[in-house]
Amino acid sequence: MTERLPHDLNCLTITELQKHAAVMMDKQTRDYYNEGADSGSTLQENLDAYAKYRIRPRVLRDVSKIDTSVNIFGHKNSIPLGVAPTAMQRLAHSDGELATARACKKTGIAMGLSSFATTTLEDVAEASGDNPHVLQLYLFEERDHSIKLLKRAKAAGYKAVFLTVDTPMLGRRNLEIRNQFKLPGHLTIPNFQEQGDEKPEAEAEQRGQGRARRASEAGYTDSEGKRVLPKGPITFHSHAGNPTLSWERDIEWLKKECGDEMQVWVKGIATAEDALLAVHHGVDGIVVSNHGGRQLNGALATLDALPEVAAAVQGKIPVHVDGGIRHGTDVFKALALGADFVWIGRPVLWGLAYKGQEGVELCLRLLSDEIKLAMALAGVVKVDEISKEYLVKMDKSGFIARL
Ligand SMILES: Cc1cc2nc3c(=O)[nH]c(=O)nc-3n(C[C@H](O)[C@H](O)[C@H](O)COP(=O)(O)O)c2cc1C
Ligand SMILES: O=C(O)C(=O)c1ccccc1
Repeated sequence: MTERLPHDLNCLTITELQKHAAVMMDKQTRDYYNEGADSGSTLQENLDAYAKYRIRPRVLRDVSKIDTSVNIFGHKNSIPLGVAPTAMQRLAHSDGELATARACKKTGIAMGLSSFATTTLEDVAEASGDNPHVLQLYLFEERDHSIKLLKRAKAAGYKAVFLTVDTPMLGRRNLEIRNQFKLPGHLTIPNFQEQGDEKPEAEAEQRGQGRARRASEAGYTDSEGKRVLPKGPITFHSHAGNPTLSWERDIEWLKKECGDEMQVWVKGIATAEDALLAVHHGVDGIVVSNHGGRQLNGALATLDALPEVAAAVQGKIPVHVDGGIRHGTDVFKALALGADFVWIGRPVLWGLAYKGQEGVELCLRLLSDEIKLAMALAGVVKVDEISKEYLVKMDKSGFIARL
């Protein structure tokens, strides 16, 4: 196992990686990546929830051969963890999503690509090769944009789409507002450009659509207070949210569009009720997520939502979780509470900012190593052996309960 230990003595934990990344980013980027909505209490609780659980380790079980791998979208994944879709990775490093895709391929770890990536989905598919990659979607009121995107994803060989459902509107992020955060001029969101169209915003400006763009970047309404719909060029900040989405109309529509070629998952489930609706509407899997605490502040931590979701779903479809995962033992706890797989968001951005592809590999290797070590020390040799038998829950007064 020691031969797999990453050798960067400055960065032996994700917390250290966060610290080193912080000085590599400008304030706008650092704040955009790191902050949560409003007071940030849900962001913090996503992290703190893990400390409420303790592991019950079993011993004398021959843990000399540990298999950390799992199957996802018909592919082998080296660990039960993937890279969650996060927007605009070229803010962290000039190689952006390409660096992430290469690091994922090298380590055999699935990658989610944000539809608001700063790299085309085709380039990421090419860099990923046969390593599993999924496309995150925001469904727009104007279906043309989404139809085009889905066509491209199919053609590029994406096996699944993750429809983000916790974003009917974008959450309020105060630092982002105060910093007047916007995408620097040299970067684009090419998944919404026609292929071969280099700089649609400049053209749109010439066509007289600049006003709508400026209005939508400043908020989500135009100067008359009307919502700016994605008629003109898609820009990074105006079109992430769609308040009209519904199970009946949109999930059914998306399933039809994706056909047999791409699975449809929903990302952003936080209750048993919605998990059951997801099963009812025939989605292929769900991700328990609160968008890394960036949407509804005051929503419960994802680890706290997970048990009711897993109990409702009863294994009918896969249940994944993200939010606040920073250690191998966090992965162990999430799996013990019923998740089949976990995703990490910010740690990968920190790796990217620290050292591009090498930094992402470092991040993924640290976590791989910690997962293997957690399994060995808890006495399990296969991922599907991890169950709630291995956990206790501790309340604030120190009372310990078996699960
Ligand atoms: C900077 C940033 C950008 C994000 N962009 C997207 C996005 O475009 N689409 C999406 O579905 N989720 C997005 N997310 C949410 C992540 O997919 C994921 O749910 C979250 O980061 C997990 O929490 P963690 O950062 O604590 O690991 C973003 C998160 C961050 C931090
Ligand atoms: O920042 C986010 O959390 C996010 O999902 C997003 C994605 C694209 C544009 C704006 C926000």
